[in-house]
Amino acid sequence: MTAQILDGKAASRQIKDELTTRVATLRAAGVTPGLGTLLVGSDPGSQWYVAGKHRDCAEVGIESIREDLPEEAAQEEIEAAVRRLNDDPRCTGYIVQLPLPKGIDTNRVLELVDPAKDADGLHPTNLGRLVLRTNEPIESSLPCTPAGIIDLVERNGISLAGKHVVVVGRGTTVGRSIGLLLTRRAVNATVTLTHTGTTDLSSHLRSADVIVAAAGVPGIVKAEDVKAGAVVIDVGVSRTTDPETGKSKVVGDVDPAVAEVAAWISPNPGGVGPMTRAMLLANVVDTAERVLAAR
Ligand SMILES: Nc1nc(=O)c2c([nH]1)NC[C@@H]1CN(c3ccc(C(=O)N[C@@H](CCC(=O)O)C(=O)O)cc3)C=[N+]21
Repeated sequence: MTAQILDGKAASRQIKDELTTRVATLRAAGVTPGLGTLLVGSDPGSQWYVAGKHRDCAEVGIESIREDLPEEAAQEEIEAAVRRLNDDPRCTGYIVQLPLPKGIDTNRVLELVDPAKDADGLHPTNLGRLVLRTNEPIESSLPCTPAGIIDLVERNGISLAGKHVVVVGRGTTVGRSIGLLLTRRAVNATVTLTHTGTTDLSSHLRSADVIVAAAGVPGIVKAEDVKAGAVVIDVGVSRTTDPETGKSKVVGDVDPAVAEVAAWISPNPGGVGPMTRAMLLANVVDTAERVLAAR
């Protein structure tokens, strides 16, 4: 038996359809959602991600606002661009594309973002709300990748309540923040957070009902460490050159043989990536709905 697919592309299409309706309602009420992006430098990967976000926006009727700065931009210029986005009423939510160039104090930049416009859900105020509000709605953006993972699982009819979720990786955008979402009363999972300092990762993985692999280490989750019937989410994005075609391709954290043991697996690409993008759009629509409600 091979695992069923958690199809992020199909789910993101559904979410975008739902958002298209909400955007039309907002526009009719006089509020147009607008996503801002701040991109510094010319890294082709980052350029590609940002372009993709604006394509997604066009699909659902969200307006796009871009701030593009050269690689050499000084800290002050980047901070000035953040202030412009904070002050621009057309921009209801925005992201600072990461990573920023070397020598830039990223945390200082991120802390300048107006928490009400934080579309990534990574501002300290919004992460703090996630810590403080266990039982009630957050009323600010959720981190996109964690929110997308939970939505992808639940949309496929899998309940996380009472399940043991083992997270591999302690990065800010996924590993550290997903536990805060998973342990909210509305989701009710039990979480183990593992990382490079963990002794005997295998024994943790073997007890997992759900594995979230977000270490950025290709193949760190192997078939022999996965319980039969587990749900496995592959968040890893490493790049390698395909020896056959010579082209660059994405490799995840999950060994392909895991598909023979797990009950459900998220493909990569086609799993978590599209969900992350859909959640960004959802955050922007949410911010615009709060703008309307505050009128
Ligand atoms: N402030 C900020 N917010 C982010 O959300 C953010 C960021 N910075 N920096 C970079 C990472 C990376 N990231 C991805 C989003 C979608 C796909 C995605 O849709 N991937 C497709 C295709 C991948 C491919 O084939 O190259 C897929 O998984 O199917 C991938 C990666 C968001 N990031």
